[in-house]
Amino acid sequence: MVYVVEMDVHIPETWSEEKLADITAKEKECSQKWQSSGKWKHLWRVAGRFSNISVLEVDSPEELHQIISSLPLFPYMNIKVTSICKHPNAIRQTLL
Ligand SMILES: O=C(O)CC1=CCC(=O)O1
Repeated sequence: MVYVVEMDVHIPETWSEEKLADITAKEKECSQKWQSSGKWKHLWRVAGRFSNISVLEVDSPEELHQIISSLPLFPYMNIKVTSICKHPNAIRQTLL
């Protein structure tokens, strides 16, 4: 199952620079672990916003939730998930 996931991050205004630096370092470690596992295929910054668009290939919706909710910034995100599949007119056979 392949999903496009858009994550919009909303950091509380009360956070210090140190707290933000700490949580973003943990976020990097966590997402790079999942990227190394092969399940998180793409991670792209949305230009001009604290948002990303990602592509994940997982075995189930439960596994997708497990990965996304393991991110330290998960409580501070609005997340949109779109399930995708191959288009019959696509000239490339691989999704990723
Ligand atoms: O910076 C972001 O867009 C939030 C984020 C999600 C995964 C990651 O590495 O950073």
